[in-house]
Amino acid sequence: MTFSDNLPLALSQGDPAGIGPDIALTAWSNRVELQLPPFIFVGDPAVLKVRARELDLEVPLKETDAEGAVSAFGSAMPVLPVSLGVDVVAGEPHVANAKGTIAAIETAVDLCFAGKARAMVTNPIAKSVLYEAGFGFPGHTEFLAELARRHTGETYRPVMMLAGPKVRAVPVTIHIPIKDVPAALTEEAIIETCRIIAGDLKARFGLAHPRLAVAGLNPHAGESGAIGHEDEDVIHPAIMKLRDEGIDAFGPLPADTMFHDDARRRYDVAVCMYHDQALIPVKALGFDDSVNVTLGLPFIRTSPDHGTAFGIAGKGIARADSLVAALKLADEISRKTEAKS
Ligand SMILES: NC(=O)C1=CN([C@@H]2O[C@H](COP(=O)(O)OP(=O)(O)OC[C@H]3O[C@@H](n4cnc5c(N)ncnc54)[C@H](O)[C@@H]3O)[C@@H](O)[C@H]2O)C=CC1
Ligand SMILES: NCC(=O)COP(=O)(O)O
Repeated sequence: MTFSDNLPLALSQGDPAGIGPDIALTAWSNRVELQLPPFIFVGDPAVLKVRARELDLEVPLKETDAEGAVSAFGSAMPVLPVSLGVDVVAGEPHVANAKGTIAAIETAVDLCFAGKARAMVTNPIAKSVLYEAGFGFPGHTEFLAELARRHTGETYRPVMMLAGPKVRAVPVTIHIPIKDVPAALTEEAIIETCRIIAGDLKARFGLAHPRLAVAGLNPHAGESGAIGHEDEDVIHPAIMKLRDEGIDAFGPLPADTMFHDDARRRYDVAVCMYHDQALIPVKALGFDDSVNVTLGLPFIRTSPDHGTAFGIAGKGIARADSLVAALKLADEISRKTEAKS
């Protein structure tokens, strides 16, 4: 048994009114057949108790610190309590839940830095609810980089990658309005993003020579400049510089033809210019088994690919597959990373 076999994954609660509690309870209930790696739920046990009743699931909870999680996992769902201090109604998001949602994320990160968790897995948050409470980050991705900075004093460029069995894709720009994408797409942004992708696919995913297919921005990758200039003026020069550094990046490729079966065999990751260009193919090809991974951080973070799904919270129909895939991927990456170090 290695040291890390004694460490759980830290699973943050996410928005308590969303399906995070449902899928955590469902995953734990099926832990044996799914061969789940042990996790500790970081959140409010009161929410879990009520949700388990609503879902008609018998889930004993064990309030514990991270040290007690692995031994408890077989017989009870380990919970590191982070109290919300308010009643939560499934499917009814409320700004009063935001403080506890954020505290659960911070606590899970603290566990990673303290060497008490092998990696963190986040349940979905509703961005608009957190924004209403004054949260100053577009999502987990950027918030986790800030938390890492607070721990280490160093700055990080976090990169969002969606990974499924059929395709991996990264959006260079993430949660910004589509009208702001062209201005945000600089050579520097593309180069830095690709460097992080290439480095992490080697170090964390075991790909010796990752192949990066870079999408164009405009239809037909700009049609030689006739339909937009960014493909020729920004994306192509960035690719040339990356190739000079020895990174196997190629493109810009027309985005509409780079995701069919045959095209996907030619690369390990699609580097896309904006959120939907990357996330639509990933979710269309594998909504249930794709995972959101943050690259470029000093700790491992994965997440299901879906959101809070308020409309189905507490109804017993939320599928836990993507969370299960996220737990397994965090486990796998942490073992690969440990084996190397
Ligand atoms: N990692 C994160 O924290 C993420 C958070 N979000 C947030 O989630 C909120 C809702 O976003 P939406 O665009 O509605 O996406 P969503 O993924 O929550 O829901 C989209 C559709 O898929 C269904 N669905 C989602 N997960 C499911 C599951 N596990 N089992 C069965 N059906 C499922 C929902 O019922 C809905 O019909 C937003 O506030 C967004 O910010 C969205 C994506 C990721
Ligand atoms: N659409 C993906 C998403 O919203 C996930 O964002 P993050 O919370 O992982 O930054």
